[in-house]
Amino acid sequence: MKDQYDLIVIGSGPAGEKAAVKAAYHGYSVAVVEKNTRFGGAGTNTGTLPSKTLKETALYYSGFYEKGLFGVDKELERSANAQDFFFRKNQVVDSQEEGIEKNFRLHGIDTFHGAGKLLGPNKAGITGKDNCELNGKFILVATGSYPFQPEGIPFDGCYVHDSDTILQINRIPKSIVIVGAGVIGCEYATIFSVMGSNVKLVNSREEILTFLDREICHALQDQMKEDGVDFIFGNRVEDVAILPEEHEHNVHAKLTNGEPLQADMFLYAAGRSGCSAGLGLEEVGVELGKRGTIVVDQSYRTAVPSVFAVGDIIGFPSLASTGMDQGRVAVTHMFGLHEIEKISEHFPYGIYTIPEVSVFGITEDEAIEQEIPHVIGRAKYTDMPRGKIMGVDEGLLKIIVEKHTRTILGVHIFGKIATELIHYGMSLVENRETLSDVISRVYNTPTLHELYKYAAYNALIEGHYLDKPTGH
Ligand SMILES: Cc1cc2nc3c(=O)[nH]c(=O)nc-3n(C[C@H](O)[C@H](O)[C@H](O)COP(=O)(O)OP(=O)(O)OC[C@H]3O[C@@H](n4cnc5c(N)ncnc54)[C@H](O)[C@@H]3O)c2cc1C
Ligand SMILES: NC(=O)c1ccc[n+]([C@@H]2O[C@H](COP(=O)([O-])OP(=O)(O)OC[C@H]3O[C@@H](n4cnc5c(N)ncnc54)[C@H](O)[C@@H]3O)[C@@H](O)[C@H]2O)c1
Repeated sequence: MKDQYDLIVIGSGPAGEKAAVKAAYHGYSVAVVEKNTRFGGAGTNTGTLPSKTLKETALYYSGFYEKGLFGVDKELERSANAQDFFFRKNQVVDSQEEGIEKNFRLHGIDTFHGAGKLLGPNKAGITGKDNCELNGKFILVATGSYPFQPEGIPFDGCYVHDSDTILQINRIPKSIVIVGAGVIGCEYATIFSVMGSNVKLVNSREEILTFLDREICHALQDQMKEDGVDFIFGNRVEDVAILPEEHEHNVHAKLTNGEPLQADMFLYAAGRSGCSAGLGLEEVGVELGKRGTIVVDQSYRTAVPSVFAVGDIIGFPSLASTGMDQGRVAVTHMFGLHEIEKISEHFPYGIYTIPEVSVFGITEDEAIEQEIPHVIGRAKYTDMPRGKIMGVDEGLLKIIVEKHTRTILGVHIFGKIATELIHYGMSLVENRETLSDVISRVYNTPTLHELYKYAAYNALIEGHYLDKPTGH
């Protein structure tokens, strides 16, 4: 293999992979350096894909959505041990990893296994299986993030876990304490609860997912409570101790309010930190931010002109979805490709709890804070023919509408396949479409998509528009 490339990418997660492939597609020589034996990073191996597959597995084994469908609360005769629980996850992860390797091969990308380090603005060293030094016109750092482990917590990968080691458990816990009600904590709380574990979710704040529209947040919170998740708010967990096997609960701890807390297993989901240690970044002049992140400009260039950084390593929003596009945009800037030069400032959030939540655009509180005269439109899944057929007993689509122009400014969905349904709402907001635009279109029926039309009609009623001309 050669030692001179147009681009060296360090890290093969979603951000690094998409950047590497885009550069190679445009004819540039690319090397990818990956310290793990597998490609794909957290996106494929420990984060996005595994947790989403486990959600589907939990739904399958619990028969969660089939219950009540035929008028009887019929428990399906399916039960799962940990091996069953992880079977499909392993299949999906393996298949995706193979796909990434093939993508690299098809695009003529050279891959190197070992820990990458910057030796200069255009030089990287690799320590590990493929020990060598490479020169690159550009270097892209896409090394991702790792779970933050608060000090003093006895993480042992058996009883006390982070979001990486929870994927190696060999039993479904009877009871689990999850610390942190962010996206990871809430997603795993619903997965374990549906799998039959007794779940306690401890959060330092008084609510879950504080960036959500409050009505949607409360709808999710209420549903999680109804499905058995026990919330402990305004508390932290202290004095965590693992006890010998013969105890009924192997992990004992205390809350900040002094109350004892016991469970078979603990999962910490209290944020993530950037993988920047040992990369030689500061030595070559790359500026670092909070929690190990790298500081970049709008084109993802660091303080060193030949070094770019994308994905979780640059911090917020730390999503696979945004990371992939950051990678593509960085390559556009490196090589002056005149394609997408900026990713959209706004992006959807997809939260794969059971039920899902997905949001795009302004919340009701933001409309109030920004003094935007507005109207709210709501449609419930249970009122839709498709919702009735599916037997769902929860779900809400809420739109925030600018009062005078009737323009849709925000869409917030709580319910089944919300993460799919949001994309139509996203184009409504991005294209500044109005209630009339939504109402004047024919949609397939029966579909959940009709939620949009009924939310628009509801906004017309709420806004007392019906007796006035539409203005369009
Ligand atoms: C439980 C969980 C669920 C998630 N769910 C979602 C979701 O549903 N949707 C979504 O959009 N996002 C989700 N995310 C976030 C998403 O996984 C991350 O935003 C995404 O993986 C970040 O991509 P990345 O390429 O920046 O880094 P990563 O995916 O972390 O990949 C970085 C790669 O760099 C490698 N590396 C690190 N240091 C070096 C080095 N020195 N040399 C060589 N290689 C190195 C690592 O081994 C790794 O392979 C989830 C995250 C978690 C933890
Ligand atoms: N569906 C998705 O898009 C998805 C899913 C999972 C993860 N992710 C990404 O992964 C990242 C990390 O997620 P996360 O949930 O770990 O972090 P987070 O920062 O979103 O949430 C952490 C939560 O833990 C609480 N907390 C922190 N320390 C605590 C303590 N000691 N005791 C009690 N509560 C404590 C915080 O108040 C916060 O609510 C996020 O940035 C997210 O972008 C995305």
